[in-house]
Amino acid sequence: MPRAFLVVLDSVGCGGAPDAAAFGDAGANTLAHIAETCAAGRADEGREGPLSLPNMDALGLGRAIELASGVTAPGLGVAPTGRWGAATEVSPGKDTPSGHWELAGVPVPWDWTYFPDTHPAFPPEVREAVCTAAGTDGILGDCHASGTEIIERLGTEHVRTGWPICYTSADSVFQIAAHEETFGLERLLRLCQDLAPLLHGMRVGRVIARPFVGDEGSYRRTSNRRDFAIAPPSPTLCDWAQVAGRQVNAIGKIGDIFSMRGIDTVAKGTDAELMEALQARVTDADEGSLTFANFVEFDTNWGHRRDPTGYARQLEWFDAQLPRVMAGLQPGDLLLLTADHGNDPTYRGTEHTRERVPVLMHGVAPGAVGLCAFADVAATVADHLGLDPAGPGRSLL
Ligand SMILES: O=P(O)(O)O[C@H]1O[C@H](CO)[C@@H](O)[C@H]1O
Ligand SMILES: [Mn+2]
Ligand SMILES: [Mn+2]
Repeated sequence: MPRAFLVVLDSVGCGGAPDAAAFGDAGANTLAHIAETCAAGRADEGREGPLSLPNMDALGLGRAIELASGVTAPGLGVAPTGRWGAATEVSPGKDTPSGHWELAGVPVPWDWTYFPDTHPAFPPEVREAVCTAAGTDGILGDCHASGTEIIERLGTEHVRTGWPICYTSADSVFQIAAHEETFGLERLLRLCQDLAPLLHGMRVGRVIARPFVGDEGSYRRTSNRRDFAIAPPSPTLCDWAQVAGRQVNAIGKIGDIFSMRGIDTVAKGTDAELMEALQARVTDADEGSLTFANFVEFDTNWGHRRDPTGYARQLEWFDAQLPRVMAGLQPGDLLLLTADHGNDPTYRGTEHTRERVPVLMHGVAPGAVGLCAFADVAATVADHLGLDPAGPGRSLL
């Protein structure tokens, strides 16, 4: 029985979203703008020259960028040997759960609650709930912020007062940063878990624990981040596979994004560790199984930090790992690479950008599938695995 490996490169968008302007993101194009930065010689730290992604380009990456946005990305665009297209999102959010649920066949049927970019940003009942659950007299932050900037600014006050640092972004998120040692990692995770029902009831998509360590001037976040997300509104590809008796393996934050619904195994860690986990699943995943991976460092380490050079390095690292993954696949296995939204590191601000995403397939008949829908990814994987068709998508096979 064939297996499927669905791999999301978090935030690796390719521009061209028809509703980008409505999100304030007109012209954003994560991949094309990184390629242009590289070609101009402005991304030469730890790498050099034009963006080099021969393996993904052979699957159709350059063509997908051009199809999505009309932009020719320098250094990309060879004649593809894979099956390729570009997908458009319809959910009303450019966040990770929206993107992943829709890729898994469930567009988001509601409007998320976003907190205003004011100080304070949170309503009194949320502040009070945090204080009660944490046993503190107040909270720090209470604003929109970049996660690395806010721990640099408020980390020392947090260590002194013990008050949790609460912040949000243009996403529907309530994030709490706290020091792993002075506040305690377990206490932070429990706090986020306790607050999740209140926030989810307000249609806030995720409560996220953002633990950090270190001393003044050198605070740094750890990989112990945990996302407590609202459960998807209806069964997703993961559930379709699981109820059909198939093994579903999550790699990275997939388990968190789907509230563990329809998931049998979980592997977590840095992207380098996740690549090893993907390699291990390629070797040992059951016949007929689904392995669903998310590689988050494109987004958290480089997109939100507006660092096109780091983003280019991460893309080149990922691309160089692909031959090893492909070599382990069995005949009939599908490898599908895609993304959940954009995060153009050359764009203003520090937020995600509304973009189309590449859809690159290996292991099935080559060819162009054209512009498609996020939900078509779920339909395609389901078709490949021989599952009953569900969701609004159509198979691209
Ligand atoms: O700036 P940091 O803390 O990385 O936060 C980013 O990560 C959040 C969740 O992925 C996004 O909403 C964005 O705010
Ligand atoms: Mn994401
Ligand atoms: Mn993000």
